[in-house]
Amino acid sequence: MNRKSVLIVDDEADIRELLVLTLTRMGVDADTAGTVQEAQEALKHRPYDLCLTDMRLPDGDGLAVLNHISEHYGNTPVAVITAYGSTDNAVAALKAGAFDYLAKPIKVEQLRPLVMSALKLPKPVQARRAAIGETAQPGAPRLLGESPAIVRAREMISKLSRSQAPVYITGESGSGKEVAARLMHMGSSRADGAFVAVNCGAIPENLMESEFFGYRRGAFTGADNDRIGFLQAAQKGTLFLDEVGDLPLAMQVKLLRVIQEKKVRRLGDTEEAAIDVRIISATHRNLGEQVDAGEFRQDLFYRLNVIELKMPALREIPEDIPLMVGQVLERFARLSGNNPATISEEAMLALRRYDFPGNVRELENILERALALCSDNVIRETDLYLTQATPREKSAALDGALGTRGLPLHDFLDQVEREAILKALEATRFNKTAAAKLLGITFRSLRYRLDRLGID
Ligand SMILES: Nc1ncnc2c1ncn2[C@@H]1O[C@H](COP(=O)(O)OP(=O)(O)OP(=O)(O)O)[C@@H](O)[C@H]1O
Repeated sequence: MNRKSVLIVDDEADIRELLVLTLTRMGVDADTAGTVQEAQEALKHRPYDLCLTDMRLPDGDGLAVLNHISEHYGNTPVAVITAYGSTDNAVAALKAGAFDYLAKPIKVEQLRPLVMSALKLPKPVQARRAAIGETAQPGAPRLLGESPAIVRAREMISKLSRSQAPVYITGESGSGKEVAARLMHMGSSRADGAFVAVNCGAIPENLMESEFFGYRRGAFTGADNDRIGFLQAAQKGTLFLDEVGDLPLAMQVKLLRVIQEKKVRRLGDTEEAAIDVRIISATHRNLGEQVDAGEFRQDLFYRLNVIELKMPALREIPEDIPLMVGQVLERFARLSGNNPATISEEAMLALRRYDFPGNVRELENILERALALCSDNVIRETDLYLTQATPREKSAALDGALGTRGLPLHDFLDQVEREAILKALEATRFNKTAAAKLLGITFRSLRYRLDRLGID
């Protein structure tokens, strides 16, 4: 196998020496440059698998090296070395497309995994294939659609696969945030590690710490065995924090510390363990507003939201609906061993006009139900049972809503709440987590309301 080569750009001789020594011990060729200019010269002479550059250089900065490389040698990942405590620089570099950053003083135990990940990066073509699901096993996630918004999302995913930057995915419930996160993981140098998906809203507050950090036997009553938490389970892989806005403030502080120090300590343990985890977070709420409202820490938001990826709502890309319908029906047919169902023109039109509050997840559910109800393997409009009111029905409902259906206000409100909850549960096939999202409330709040209204 060809030896890998790394270009080190730093004007301090002792740092260059430390880096060369470590890399040589790892069996990697290391060349050095002391300025932006020298780096540009070196790049002309041989291809590199990674460039490690200091942020501050005598004739420019690390971003200049980064920009030069992405312009002329787009496949070479660049990691920047930032001054102690300079988060701004690190974030700026990641936003500009750096693969990762190392904070000074450089610690060998952080340098080695960084270099190893960079050298393991799949070729860009492979990352792109992973992003469109081409290399995936049957049943692996795929992002369907050919609309400009989906094509852009796919391109971002393939680009972000080649970086360690934290990505923050926004989009409505069921719009493919988790699919995007999985694809980013699958196309990355972390693909051999685990993808750990955590729904932050579904973990009871008193279990948060033990779930995230793990515990040693005897740490608390009931801790019968040692257990690792989500962070360690995602070691060398990706941790997907879904509904990150639901993390309680106390937990946000602890998570920020873990992210900064790249270390975790289990409950009841005296020692810390180094972690190497990429964090991708998502929410269907507006985290910026939560920051303004004091519900989410600005500093954590800043660390998570280095790069934002927006997943479009299905109603914004109606042109993709026919293609998605076709592919979903084909998938169902493959699973059941039947011929793919067809869909009538009226039914397709109705779908294109529908609002899809639950997005692609809802589309899948509607089609699955329609398949069970239709005859002759043809889905007609009446098989779809679209719950959404037409504009006329909507205004009639509004007229009705002006009164309280002859009930005391309190009972009337309970009734409206019950109806909304039942509808959301139906739309999500009784998946409480998804129903809570659809309703724009937390899982905890839904559980409380179900109890209060006596819905089983
Ligand atoms: N563009 C898409 N192409 C194919 N399938 C999609 C697409 N978007 C979403 N899906 C499907 O919709 C379902 C929900 O997707 P996913 O879990 O990624 O959504 P989400 O945005 O994470 O939802 P939530 O906010 O509720 O967690 C999955 O079955 C997924 O396969």
